[in-house]
Amino acid sequence: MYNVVFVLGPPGSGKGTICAQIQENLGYVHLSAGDLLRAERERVGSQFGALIENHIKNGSIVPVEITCSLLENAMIASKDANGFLIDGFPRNEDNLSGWNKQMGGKVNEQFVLFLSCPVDVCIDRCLHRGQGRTDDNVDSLKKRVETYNHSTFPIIEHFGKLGMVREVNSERPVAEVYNDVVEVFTAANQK
Ligand SMILES: Nc1ncnc2c1ncn2[C@@H]1O[C@H](COP(=O)(O)OP(=O)(O)OP(=O)(O)O)[C@@H](O)[C@H]1O
Ligand SMILES: Nc1ccn([C@H]2C[C@H](O)[C@@H](COP(=O)(O)O)O2)c(=O)n1
Ligand SMILES: [Mg+2]
Repeated sequence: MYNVVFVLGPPGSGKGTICAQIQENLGYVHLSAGDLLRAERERVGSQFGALIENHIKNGSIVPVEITCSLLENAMIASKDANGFLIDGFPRNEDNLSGWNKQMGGKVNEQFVLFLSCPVDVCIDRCLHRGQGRTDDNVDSLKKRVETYNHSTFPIIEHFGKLGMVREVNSERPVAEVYNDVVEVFTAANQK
């Protein structure tokens, strides 16, 4: 049974940044759905490269069959890990239903870490990220924010109704955000 924490929030809210620190200090393996998709996009021989790039540039969501298989393969590859941080997933209803279909009975969903941050702050962070991403531009970010508002936030609300969401304000300095995130993990792992 894989222990899983979903990490959700607007683009640029700091999911990858915080997940990297959690991985380093708390023994969870960080799996960024976006990073896995970008790697698949670049993989020689992949049949999904163009499809993935189109979705990334359009800020839309890749069919779950592709993303969920990448996630499960990555979990299998680190099967002895204490737990997994599933960063940027599930991002819409298709992701959620596909995950439940493929992973039902195989995972213990501990909680959803929701990094909340004003969209204007998030957009500015992405525009200054400097990682050469094809979706860190005004047009793509506009679409990514629209996807977040219309598709992803309802998923956060779904988990909220189940009492599974742990919200942390990520507009603050990284160190302050991280300290609060550690408290969330500590509380969750004391149960
Ligand atoms: N608390 C923070 N304060 C200031 N800058 C931050 C903070 N957290 C992250 N950043 C910076 O903001 C940018 C986006 O952070 P990060 O890539 O972690 O966000 P993300 O939520 O993973 O974004 P995406 O969904 O686009 O992958 C990075 O340049 C990062 O260094
Ligand atoms: N569940 C997911 C996660 C990501 N993607 C695609 C579309 C996103 O805009 C892009 C980048 O994700 P990020 O690195 O910003 O978390 O990857 C998707 O289709 N499905
Ligand atoms: Mg990220």
